[in-house]
Amino acid sequence: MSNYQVVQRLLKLAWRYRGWCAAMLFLQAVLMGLAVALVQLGGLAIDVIRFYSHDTPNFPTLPFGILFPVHWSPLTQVIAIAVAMTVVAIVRALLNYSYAIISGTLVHRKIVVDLRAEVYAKLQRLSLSFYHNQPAGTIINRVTGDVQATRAFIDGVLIQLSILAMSLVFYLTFMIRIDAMLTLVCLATTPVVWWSSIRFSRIVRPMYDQSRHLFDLLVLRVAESVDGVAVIKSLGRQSAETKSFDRANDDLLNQQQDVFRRVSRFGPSIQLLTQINLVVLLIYGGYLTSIGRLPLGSGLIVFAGLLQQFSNQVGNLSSLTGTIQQSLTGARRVFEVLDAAEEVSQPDDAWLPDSIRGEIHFHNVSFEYVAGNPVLKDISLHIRPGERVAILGAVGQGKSTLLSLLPRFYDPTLGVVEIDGVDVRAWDLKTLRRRVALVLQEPLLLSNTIGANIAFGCPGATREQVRMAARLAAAHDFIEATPDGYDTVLGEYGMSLSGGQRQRLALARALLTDPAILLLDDPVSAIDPETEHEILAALEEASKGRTTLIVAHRLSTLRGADRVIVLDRGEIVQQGTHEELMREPGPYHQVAQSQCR
Ligand SMILES: Nc1ncnc2c1ncn2[C@@H]1O[C@H](COP(=O)(O)OP(=O)(O)OP(=O)(O)O)[C@@H](O)[C@H]1O
Repeated sequence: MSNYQVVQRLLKLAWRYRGWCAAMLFLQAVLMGLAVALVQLGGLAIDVIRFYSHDTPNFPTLPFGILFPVHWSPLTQVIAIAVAMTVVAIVRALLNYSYAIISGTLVHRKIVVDLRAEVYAKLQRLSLSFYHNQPAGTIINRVTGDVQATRAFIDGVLIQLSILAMSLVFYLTFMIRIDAMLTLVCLATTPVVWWSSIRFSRIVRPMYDQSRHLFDLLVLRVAESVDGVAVIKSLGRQSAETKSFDRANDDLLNQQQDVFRRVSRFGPSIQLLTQINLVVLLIYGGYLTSIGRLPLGSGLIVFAGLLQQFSNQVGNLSSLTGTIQQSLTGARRVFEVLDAAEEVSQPDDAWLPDSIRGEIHFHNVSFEYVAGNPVLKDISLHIRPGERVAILGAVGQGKSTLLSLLPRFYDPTLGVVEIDGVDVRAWDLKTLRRRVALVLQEPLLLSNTIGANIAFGCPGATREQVRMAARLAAAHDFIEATPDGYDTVLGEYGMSLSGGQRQRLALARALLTDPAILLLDDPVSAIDPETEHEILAALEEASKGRTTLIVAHRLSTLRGADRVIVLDRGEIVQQGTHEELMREPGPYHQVAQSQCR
């Protein structure tokens, strides 16, 4: 996405908050007017004092044709101006406060919250392939840091640039009204400031991109080490992991220091250039005052005040260029998520069946994660309602992929998958996923109560329904033995449970949705034979009346299936009952033999 496109999208985003932005700009305009009024009142006070001390022959003109009452002494007149200055200063402070409140509300309670919610909602809709192609760290950073960087475009760039433009016009108008030539001379360095800002901006942009990338890597390291804490400890890799984290940390630090050094050099250089304007003013403006062409108070002093304000705004350009680049980098990453294709989406006129029989048809199905590299090849398979089918195959032969086509985690590259004679792509996605339950090898348990974990897919389920599902999954007894039963809170990721207990909770969670099709991806792979026996008994019960596909390697599971399918390099190479397959030579026979030894 080009910079131009990103800016266009950001402008569209900002348009949503136009009311807030307009209020902020209005307040800024008033604040600018008050700043000029303050400077002018100061100049006026000086000119009044000079008149009474006989430095100048003419009494200064008061604004709006106001005249001081004749009986006012010079001191009373100066005090009146001082009181007016105080009132203006108080109003300015109050408006500054209101500005801070409005800008804080817009930034923290509106833009960030809305955008974060939008990105998160989109992440929920994206298909699994998006997650597989992005490290977790990158995804987390997009919802957090990049959203913040994106909003900085609105309050830190758009609003600031508008304020800058407004103030340049505003202060310039007043300065030109005082003396056009003086204005031109004093602003001689401004084009240099603009030019260096644009050049600086081009230099730092790739540096900010690189920063975000290094930060992603750092978060990824943390996420991986948290996920793999048991493996790291068991292999004694703590110090190696710490070193690797330190390296990633140092890389980020070095890169950020480089950015910081450049930004730190640029800011003061710009300020130096703008200060030169003041030196020029002293020389040329002082000369004009000395020859009587420019009054001291309402001329030179007011001009100096205006120039100072103008220079401050121009000086802001240095920080503005950094913010622009940071926000463009962040926004590009946020828009990438918002624009990512939802490969699997809800069809129009979705098929919403009254009941599901659970009949499955794979018609010449092929699937590729990466184009040109098929993982499933021309699979044709018919599974009857209520049939229990085991899938056997070595590592990486496509077993999980075959299962994942049923709840439409992916759509086939070629061919059609049907449930009850209807292409799954035509099914109402929510119904399909509710009625096709998948239990993974490594079930995810959340840091919540056992009851809530089981009811994760059915938050409205009653306690009795939760218990029934747990009984069916042979989980009820061990749950009752925990300190608070169904109210026991599991540790983060449910770490306090054994592998077999986690599997049974996952099974109960799946059964609570009363699925017509139950998919079990190697549920007993990491479980000892004793627990396996318990889980198989639970599965026997749970799969009654449901079509069940179970990825399995152990003979004990394979034997209990109505049919076994053997997958090899994405193709079905054998199928039949255990007895039939034992009678023919082939991979099934070899696996069975190896387990009987
Ligand atoms: N998201 C992905 N992107 C690219 N390739 C993938 C992806 N997921 C799996 N694969 C590849 O597809 C092939 C089949 O993977 P799959 O997980 O379906 O095999 P499996 O038989 O279930 O293996 P296992 O027994 O290890 O679970 C493997 O070569 C794997 O590397």
